[in-house]
Amino acid sequence: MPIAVVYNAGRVLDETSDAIDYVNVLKGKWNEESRFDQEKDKTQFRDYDAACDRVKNFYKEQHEKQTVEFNIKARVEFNSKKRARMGVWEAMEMLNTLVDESDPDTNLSQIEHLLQTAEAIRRDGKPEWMQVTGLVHDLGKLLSMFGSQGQWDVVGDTFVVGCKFSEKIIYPHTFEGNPDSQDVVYSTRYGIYEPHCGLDNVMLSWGHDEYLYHVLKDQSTLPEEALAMIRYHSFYPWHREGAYTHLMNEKDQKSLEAVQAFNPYDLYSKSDGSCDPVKLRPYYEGLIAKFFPTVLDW
Ligand SMILES: O[C@H]1[C@H](O)[C@@H](O)[C@H](O)[C@@H](O)[C@H]1O
Ligand SMILES: [Fe+2]
Ligand SMILES: [Fe+2]
Repeated sequence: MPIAVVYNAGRVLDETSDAIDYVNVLKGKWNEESRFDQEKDKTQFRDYDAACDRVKNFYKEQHEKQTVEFNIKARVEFNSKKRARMGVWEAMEMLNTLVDESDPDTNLSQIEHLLQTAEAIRRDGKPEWMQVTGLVHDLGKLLSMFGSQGQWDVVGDTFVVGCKFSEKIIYPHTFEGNPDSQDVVYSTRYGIYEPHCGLDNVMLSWGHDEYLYHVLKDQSTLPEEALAMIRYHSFYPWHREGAYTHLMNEKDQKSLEAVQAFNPYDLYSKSDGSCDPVKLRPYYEGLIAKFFPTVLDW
């Protein structure tokens, strides 16, 4: 008696060996596809014209709701409480259920994305502090489990609020629905800022970068460049498109170099082969111990 029956293109395969062959063909096809994925051309990343409605709807909502008023409230709320106490690996595991609605390039779990980023940095022989930065850079997405309003205040690219929304932000027309785009001050080139006041003095749309930066700046021994990589990694209109130079100071030039060095690992590792958390954990626990306390306030 056959132990497996597989239906294939109108033909019933009722022999065990046929069924096994068929499964192998399917597996081969899957491998072909993942190989193709690995060879994904760089131009195929961040293709927002071709993105699905989930991504487009996400950005419409985000661009309409990230106002100055909301951003001030989010920062007051952040300072008013502590959300959790746990170690870095535990935080990575906690984040693992999130599927990022803003991302057109990966459906993988967050732990995989963090490990892929760190592993790509490690493969290139970069220093330990940069590897561990890759490992933690998206942990700010935990915000979505600490009572955020949705994903629009957690993930996605960031931009400056309090001055004119840059044309270099993806889907720039969606800012028409943001009340700040009609405001007499917030809609001007400098808005509430002085020329070259420095990015430390501008308010970036609230989300995982800004949150994690504030969590880690006093709870790690990461160098300045690492903190810049964390704080600005989603600030694509700046680090990729060259917007907001009129708000930058000298220090930001150094940050820009750091963020641009980090970006390819974050973005292009999304099509790398998947990582095994169980195998990699001992190595990364070693790095975590070098840069973070055992338990952190989140
Ligand atoms: O969709 C992605 C994702 O949310 C990333 O974590 C963020 O850093 C990127 O800027 C964004 O484009
Ligand atoms: Fe991110
Ligand atoms: Fe990332």
